[in-house]
Amino acid sequence: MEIRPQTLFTGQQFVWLPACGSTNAEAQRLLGENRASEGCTVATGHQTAGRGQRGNRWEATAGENLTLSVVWFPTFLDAGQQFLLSQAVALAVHDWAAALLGPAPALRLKWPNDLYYGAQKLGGILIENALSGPKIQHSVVGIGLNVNQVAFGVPTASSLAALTGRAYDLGPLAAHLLECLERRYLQLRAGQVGALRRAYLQVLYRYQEPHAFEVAGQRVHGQIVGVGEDGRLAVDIGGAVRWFGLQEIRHV
Ligand SMILES: O=C(O)CCCC[C@@H]1SC[C@@H]2NC(=O)N[C@@H]21
Repeated sequence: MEIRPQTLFTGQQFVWLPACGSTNAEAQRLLGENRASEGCTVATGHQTAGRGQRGNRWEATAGENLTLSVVWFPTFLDAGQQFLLSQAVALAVHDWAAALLGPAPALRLKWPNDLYYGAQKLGGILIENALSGPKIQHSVVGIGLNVNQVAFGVPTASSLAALTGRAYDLGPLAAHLLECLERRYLQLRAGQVGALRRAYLQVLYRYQEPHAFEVAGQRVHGQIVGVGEDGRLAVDIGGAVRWFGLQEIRHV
C-alpha cells in the first residue's frame, strides 16, 4: 500500500509503518513521548496485534485494508460525554463509505459504532480516551475498515471490494477518511450535538424497526427509539422505554 503524506488533510503529522502490532499502541507511544500533535495519524498496511472491541483482535494483512489511528485532544468534552466522540467518529466513517458506495440504505451504523452493510460488518472503531479530572485529555481514535479483502472466514463480514467488485487504492481512501473525520470533529467541537445526533439516528441500524434483542439471556421484541448523550440505547419494549448500556443488550 502506498500512502502519500502530501495528499493528507491539513498537513498533520502522518506516520506510515509498513508493519506494526497496533496503530493504537503506536499512537499511544507517541503521546507518551509528547511527540503527537492534534490530528497526528499512525497507519499501517500490516497490523499483527490490533486491538478490537471487547478484547477482540483486529488484524490486517498485506495492505488489504485501512488500519489507522488518529490522536485528538477533545478537552472540551466531559468524561461523561465520551459517546459524543464515538458518535462523531462513526458518522465520519459512514460519510466516508457513503461517498464511495453512493446512496445505500443498507449502509448503517450499528450501535454504538460499527459500520455495516446489511448484516455484514465493513469496519469498526476503537477509541481509547485518557481522562484528566472531569475532562477528556486525549483520545486515540482507531479505525479498521475492510477495503480490498475479499475472503472472510465468516458470512457476517464484507468489504468495499466484495460489495463493488473493484479494487481500491488505499492512499486516497485514507486521505478522504481523514477529511471526513476532521469535518465531524469540528462539528462536535462547534457544539453541534443535536445535528450530530439527528444524523446518527438517520443511519442507525434498525432504528424504529421492531425486531428481536437479547436482554439478560432472554429474547425480547422491541424497537430502538433513541440514544442518550451517554451512549445508552433507548428501546421501547411492550410500550415501556428502557435504557441499556453496551453489555446489557444485543441485536439478535
Ligand atoms: O472491534 C472492533 O470493531 C473495532 C476494531 C478497531 C480496530 C482498529 S484497526 C486500527 C486501530 N489499531 C488497533 O489496534 N485497533 C484499531
